[in-house]
Amino acid sequence: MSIHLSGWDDTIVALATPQGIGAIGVIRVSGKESFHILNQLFPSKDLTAQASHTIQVGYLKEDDQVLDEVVLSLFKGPRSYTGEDVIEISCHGSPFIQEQVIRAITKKGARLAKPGEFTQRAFLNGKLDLAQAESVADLIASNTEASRKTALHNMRGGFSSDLKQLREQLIRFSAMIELELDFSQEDVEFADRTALKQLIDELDGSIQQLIRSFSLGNVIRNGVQVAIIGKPNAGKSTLLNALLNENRAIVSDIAGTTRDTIEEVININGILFRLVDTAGIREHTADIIEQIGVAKSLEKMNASDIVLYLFDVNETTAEELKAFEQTLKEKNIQYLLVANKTDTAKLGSIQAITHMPYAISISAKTHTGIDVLKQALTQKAISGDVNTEATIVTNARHYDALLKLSQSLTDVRNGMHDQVPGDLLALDIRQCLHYLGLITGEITNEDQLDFIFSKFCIGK
Ligand SMILES: Nc1nc2c(c(=O)[nH]1)N(C=O)[C@@H](CNc1ccc(C(=O)N[C@@H](CCC(=O)O)C(=O)O)cc1)CN2
Ligand SMILES: Nc1nc2c(ncn2[C@@H]2O[C@H](COP(=O)(O)OP(=O)(O)OP(=O)(O)O)[C@@H](O)[C@H]2O)c(=O)[nH]1
Repeated sequence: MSIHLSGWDDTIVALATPQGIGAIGVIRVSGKESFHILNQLFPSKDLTAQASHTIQVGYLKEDDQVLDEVVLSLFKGPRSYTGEDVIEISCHGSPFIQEQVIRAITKKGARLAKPGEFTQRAFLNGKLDLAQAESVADLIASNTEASRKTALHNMRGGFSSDLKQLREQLIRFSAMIELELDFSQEDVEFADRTALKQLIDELDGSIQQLIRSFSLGNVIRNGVQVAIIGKPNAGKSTLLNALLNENRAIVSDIAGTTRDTIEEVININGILFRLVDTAGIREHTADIIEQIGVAKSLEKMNASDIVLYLFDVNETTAEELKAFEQTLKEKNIQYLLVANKTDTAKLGSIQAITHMPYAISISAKTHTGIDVLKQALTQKAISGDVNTEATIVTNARHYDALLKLSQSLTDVRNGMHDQVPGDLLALDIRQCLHYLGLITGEITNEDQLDFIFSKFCIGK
């Protein structure tokens, strides 16, 4: 690989564990000076004389002053995560010590690593392709079984091997076209075209499957935002508590939470649902449509993947619900109608909701119907069958390239249909290969790489 990156010959250092006090802090050093630098700070052994993948215990010293007692893990390039010489220093987890150790290393000639630079080097050294490298970030960010599983699948090259297969098919296709070119004077064309069409159908099938998987991938990676809408006293807080009861997700601070809405994250069947209790709808307006019109609720509704409309079964008419539905349908928003307080439902109100056969009946108070509601939420979120063994595309950049790839493939198909000369078809196929290369990183540029890896954390 011959991409030139400025500073990519440097030896880099960064804290790999979180900032702050801990039992142990791990500092990573990667680059051709790693062993030379550490040898100067670790006088008890000649590190270059030690075998790769061994650990060494001793004192880290700077000008005869002991900085810490540490464990060093040695990785000799290319047998390391980055493919370069790597030394990891496990020191005591004091921010002061860590800072001192890092400073001592930079004084010997290393520089601080940029976010994601270790993984970027792994990519540049051919240890991972770009799709795999990106899934490393996803793996770190994973917070459910499903997001861990897909990221791990992709990091281990699941997606990459699908792409490799696509690539081989395209190249085979290209070869067949070329064969046709060679023989175009003779009459071999017809026979070859059926084989070509079959191949293009296979390719298209695989690509469409990957494209379709993104709706699920997106859900797995980003979770699902659910706006809970309802009149005052409909039971929104009670429902939230009922849902949170068994399913509170382990999630730290969630970016983008606005202050005037309550946002709770729960894990249902491995998917993170961000439940937003909208504030706007609390304003007292008799007309439900007017209530929906409240700017803030509308905003939240539009930003949501699913709107959960909670209503008190005793206080709500079928007309109201119909009007509400109409609004959501016009906006093309997915919704669930949820009838609450069915434990106290009067006959008349039951009749009203029988006009709404798809409304889910619950009692937030007694927890009746909560499981059915959870099931309905999950189903709305992942609409369609889920093949958990197949690759799931979770990355918007990959999705985008796949859409373009699919378009180019359509160009090839149309070209074949229109009897376009083979050399023009070959151009479209090259375009297909280009989009594949964008995903795996065979085709890329420095700015794009910097952008992708800058989203990583420091030390990764
Ligand atoms: N201490 C530590 N833990 C870690 C990492 C790390 O870099 N350091 N990882 C990093 O994110 C992950 C593990 N990934 C790794 C991937 C490759 C190699 C490695 O040394 N590969 C060599 C040799 C393989 C072998 O001998 O079996 C190679 O690929 O040639 C190490 C860690 C998670 N845990
Ligand atoms: N019988 C019965 N009462 C319920 C049920 N769910 C909620 N309630 C009661 O309805 C009242 C309002 O419930 P909340 O959960 O505070 O309603 P809310 O929609 O959050 O109300 P606001 O915060 O005003 O918007 C409370 O007295 C609840 O105990 C239910 O399923 N059955």
